[in-house]
Amino acid sequence: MMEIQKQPTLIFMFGATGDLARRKLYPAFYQLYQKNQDFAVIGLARRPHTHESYRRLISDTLPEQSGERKGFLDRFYYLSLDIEHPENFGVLKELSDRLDKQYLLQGNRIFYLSLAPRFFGLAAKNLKNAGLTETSGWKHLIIEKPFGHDFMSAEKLNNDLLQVFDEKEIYRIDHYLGKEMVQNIEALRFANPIFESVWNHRYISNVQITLSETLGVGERASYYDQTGALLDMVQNHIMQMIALTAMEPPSRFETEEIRYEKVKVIQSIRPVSAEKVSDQVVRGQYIGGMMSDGTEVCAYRDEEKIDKNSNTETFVAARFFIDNYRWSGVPFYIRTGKRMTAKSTEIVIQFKDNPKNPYFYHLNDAEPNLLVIHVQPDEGLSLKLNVKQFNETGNTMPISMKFCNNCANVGNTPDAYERLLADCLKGDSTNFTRWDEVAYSWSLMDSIVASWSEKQLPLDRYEAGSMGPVSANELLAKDGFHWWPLTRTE
Ligand SMILES: NC(=O)C1=CN([C@@H]2O[C@H](COP(=O)(O)OP(=O)(O)OC[C@H]3O[C@@H](n4cnc5c(N)ncnc54)[C@H](OP(=O)(O)O)[C@@H]3O)[C@@H](O)[C@H]2O)C=CC1
Ligand SMILES: O=C1O[C@H](COP(=O)(O)O)[C@@H](O)[C@H](O)[C@H]1O
Repeated sequence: MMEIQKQPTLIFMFGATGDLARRKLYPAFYQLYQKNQDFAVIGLARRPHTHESYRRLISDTLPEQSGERKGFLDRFYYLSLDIEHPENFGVLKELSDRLDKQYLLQGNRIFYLSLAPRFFGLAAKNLKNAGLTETSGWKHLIIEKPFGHDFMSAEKLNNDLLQVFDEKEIYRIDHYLGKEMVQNIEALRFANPIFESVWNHRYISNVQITLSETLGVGERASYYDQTGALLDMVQNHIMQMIALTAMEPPSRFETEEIRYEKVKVIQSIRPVSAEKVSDQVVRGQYIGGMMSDGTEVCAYRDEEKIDKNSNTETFVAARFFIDNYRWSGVPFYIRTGKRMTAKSTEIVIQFKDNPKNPYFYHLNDAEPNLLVIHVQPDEGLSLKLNVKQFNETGNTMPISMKFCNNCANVGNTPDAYERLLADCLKGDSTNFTRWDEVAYSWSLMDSIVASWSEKQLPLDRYEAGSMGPVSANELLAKDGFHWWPLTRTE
């Protein structure tokens, strides 16, 4: 059961009519309301709405089978406001003061900026100038990704926000940090000595992280075409997953201690030089093909609103090294892309083989032990081991021990946004990213982007419905490894 701490709060929902708010945030608010979280929301965007029409918009985003909605919807208010017109913020102040009193919200405020990042700094400044950030309670700022487009822009954005909010008040969302099995990495490692004792270069040969998607770019074409897979997925989600997989045990399980250990990992990832880039990174873009459900889909360049000559990568694979004692020489392979075979996120830990032994030659074909952390769609673990073949004295055969959190009747896992909102409401920023994590991650991305453009790294084609370009296989093959096929826990 997710822990809920009742903190009456007024939520300023910027981008209230947008895709993210409708698909993810309102359903998450509803779940929190069902768990007695106490809040009122002011929806903010330019287009006109009455409170009633806004409530209808929200109602349409809720699952059909959801129960009583009126009490929930009545807590939503709407104000048409253009971020670029500061004079509107005065009206917002009046409305928020009124709701604060009406719902006894104790001056606690969340400003959720579900907006294009170019508005983040301006929104913060206008909130401050209108006196909205002076409050008798606490104030938290939630910002969406992308947090800049390179280190310089991220730093400028951060400085703009720091004019108004303290670092401790800024909640940078990375929704992968709200996923059950991403949160489980720490428990798996630090509550199980059988793993932690072998969690290093002596026993692990390589780590493989896959975030594959079947969807194309959908309605976010213009954003995606300027961003690409590296900055959309690697800069944030994949860096966070590497950090949690590779970090040292924190001295205490407290927010800053955990973040400090994550920073050390990201900081230790070797930058990708122009000389090494073609050896370490693969860029791909999908051409037309058939998805596993039989649907024919077009090439990326033929997608609506995508430039016919676009060179944006829709797939990226890379081999990273973490330059510290624990991970010396262990490659971390990552890959992510749109229009791949399956929607799946998993981390595979491949353990080293036993030394080959002439006296036990029949054991020499044993497959590597694999520990797989299944993040989605299944939420669970599997452990591949070797056992003697049944009723034979000779060879071994691989077996898999599996645990699935969401397959059986363990209960519905809360959505990532629900968890993260609940954390922000109770003031726990552990599963949000601190500025230095973001900064080091951008520096690494900058090294890749600069090396790409210096060496004109080719864009390899892959068929929609495949697992990416062949060159992504070669990335591992030259080290004597291969990508392990995606697996399910059922
Ligand atoms: N959608 C997704 O799946 C994800 C989105 N994100 C991030 O979340 C943020 C929002 O994304 P998304 O919802 O997709 O974007 P949308 O384009 O769908 O929505 C943008 C919102 O901003 C409002 N808006 C635009 N201009 C102004 C303005 N000048 N003043 C006030 N409001 C304005 C729009 O309303 P109106 O036009 O009425 O003003 C709309 O509500 C972005 O940072 C995005 O990168 C992150 C991860 C996933
Ligand atoms: O941040 C993003 O994530 C989604 C994938 O999220 P998931 O929870 O469905 O795995 C991706 O589609 C999007 O391009 C990216 O911006």
